[in-house]
Amino acid sequence: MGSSSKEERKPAGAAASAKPKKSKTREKEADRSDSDSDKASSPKKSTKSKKRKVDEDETKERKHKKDKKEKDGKKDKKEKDRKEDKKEKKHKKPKDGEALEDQLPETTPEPLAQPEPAPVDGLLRFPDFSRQHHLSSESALEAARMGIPHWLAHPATVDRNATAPVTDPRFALSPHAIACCEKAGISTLFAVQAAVIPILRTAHTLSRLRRHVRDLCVSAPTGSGKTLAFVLPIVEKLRQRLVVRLRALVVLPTKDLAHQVKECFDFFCAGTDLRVGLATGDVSLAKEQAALTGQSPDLTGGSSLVDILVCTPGRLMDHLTLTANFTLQHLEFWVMDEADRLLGETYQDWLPKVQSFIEAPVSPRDPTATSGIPTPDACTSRDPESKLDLLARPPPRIQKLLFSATLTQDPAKIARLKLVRPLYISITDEGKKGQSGPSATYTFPSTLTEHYASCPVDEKPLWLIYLLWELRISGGVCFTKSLETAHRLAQVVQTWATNVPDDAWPGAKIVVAEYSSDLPATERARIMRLFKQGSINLLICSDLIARGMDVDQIASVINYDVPTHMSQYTHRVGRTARAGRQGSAYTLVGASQMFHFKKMMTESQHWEGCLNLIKPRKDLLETLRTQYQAALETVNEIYN
Ligand SMILES: Nc1ncnc2c1ncn2[C@@H]1O[C@H](COP(=O)(O)OP(=O)(O)OP(=O)(O)O)[C@@H](O)[C@H]1O
Repeated sequence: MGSSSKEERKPAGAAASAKPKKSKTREKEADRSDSDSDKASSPKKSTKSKKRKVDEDETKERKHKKDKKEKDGKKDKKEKDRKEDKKEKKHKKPKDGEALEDQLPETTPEPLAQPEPAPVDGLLRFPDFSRQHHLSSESALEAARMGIPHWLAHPATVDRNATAPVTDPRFALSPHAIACCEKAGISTLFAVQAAVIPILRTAHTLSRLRRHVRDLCVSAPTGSGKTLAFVLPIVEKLRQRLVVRLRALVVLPTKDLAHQVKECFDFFCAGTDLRVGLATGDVSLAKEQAALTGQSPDLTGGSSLVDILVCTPGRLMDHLTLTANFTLQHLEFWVMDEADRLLGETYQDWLPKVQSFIEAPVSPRDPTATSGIPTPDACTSRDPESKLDLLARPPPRIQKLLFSATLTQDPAKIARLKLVRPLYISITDEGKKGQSGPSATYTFPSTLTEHYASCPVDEKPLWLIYLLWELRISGGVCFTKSLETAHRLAQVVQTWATNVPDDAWPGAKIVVAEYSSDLPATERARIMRLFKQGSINLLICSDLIARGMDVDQIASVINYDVPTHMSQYTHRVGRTARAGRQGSAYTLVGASQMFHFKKMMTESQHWEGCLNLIKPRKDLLETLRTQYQAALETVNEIYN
């Protein structure tokens, strides 16, 4: 047995130069040892083992003969094999641009066997890998496992300090655009603008066909200037147009945001022939139709009265299905601002429908519509039938531009957009570790200071009053979880503020207004005007203006109710500290909400060193308690 086992080891050792032989021999060895132990119990097995023994002896003989020869060459061959192995591994190293999934097994083979992450409350959570500049192997693996495309998990990161003067030749801005910037007090373009504008400008100047243009997804902190990053290049491109056609579609989730972006377009289009339309449902459909297409049955070829349309998804659907001559066949830009919110919007299944109108530009219109069906425009439309003139240049490709401070990484949602060679740009703050450094999953304005107070849930109105009094908050927005809470809280705080004598106020007297979607648009506009003038200095509202609203006067944000998601927190606190201005955010956390709040913050790497705890002055709290209870009684009397 002893000698045979020595001999048995020999072939295995000698097999370095002949891999298949090695494995066969090993199989035989395994078989033999099995058969040895089973010999007595099975005659068939013993015959087999005899056969194997003969085979084995032959093999040994052959091996023995070759042994000497191989011995000499063995060293060299082993060396050669080692080199080849090395070479092979080198070739298998992941390359830039290679699909993330292809790269992973090579670098981190073991975790592939790990089970899928368990759904949280029935939903899969999609972590934001984009802010993790150097993806750990675990994160990369998780991204791949969730089907997040390589481009989405590996954004082009730009530091938020990478600004440049508006006259920088990379932007190729016209004297008109530069003059508009000067008029708006803009001499330097912010990082997101400095990153996006050259990409869009180059796409237009390199080729008129724009075949090579890439779709863009842009993630940048709140108040970092994303609006101008698309307004400037779109205006610059379209101002050279000859005939009016609908060429830019800008979709926003709310009416107020649409108004705000329309104002920005109006400002930069002033002095050009460009016409900007608005479709939000603030006026009747007939009025909007008259403004967009004129409703004339004579108009053909999808003629339009506007070059740029700023709209909400709901009203866009109305026009696509009901407005004569309204077509997307000439579209060159499709912007989705607050894209993560829009992608979650299911109103009338708007996203696939717009996509279908773009793909089949001669509208797959409501079959009941009898007139005004837009005919294809032979010169500029994307309609495949309209190849009347062989020399006519092919139509331009639509460029899709997505912007948000909290861009989704849900692969299913992104896939619905059918992006072409997408590029993901993420604006980050390399220098601000602990708050928004490389490992942070959400980025906040560097000029924002954040605080929280731990208080009993039923004493939150009192603590709000305390904050207003002690911190002399003026120019603030207070967010609640519902319209009802906003309404009632506004009543209590206003009653308290009215009862305090004017000369007792330590700072400016608080004048409160409720700002809610229940109010008519005109009333909301009036309140906002008064807030901007300073006649109102505290707006109490639900999440109506939590996203996108740009109001210089907001110096403080108060989260009366704790946000349920980190993105909600990000957008709410982002109403202040905009465009480099200082701002403060305060969150009132009920004792029972503390666990959730801390967990949410910690998971986003936004807890340690990011938020300051407010410790109240007990004497002042007690003084204000009496005033608060008096105000509460007054309000209760009114309601009961
Ligand atoms: N280059 C610039 N220089 C000075 N101010 C600027 C510049 N660009 C934009 N701003 C101003 O910064 C403010 C914020 O811009 P904007 O509303 O586009 O931010 P945003 O990134 O879209 O924020 P949010 O994510 O909250 O929507 C605006 O008041 C705008 O006028």
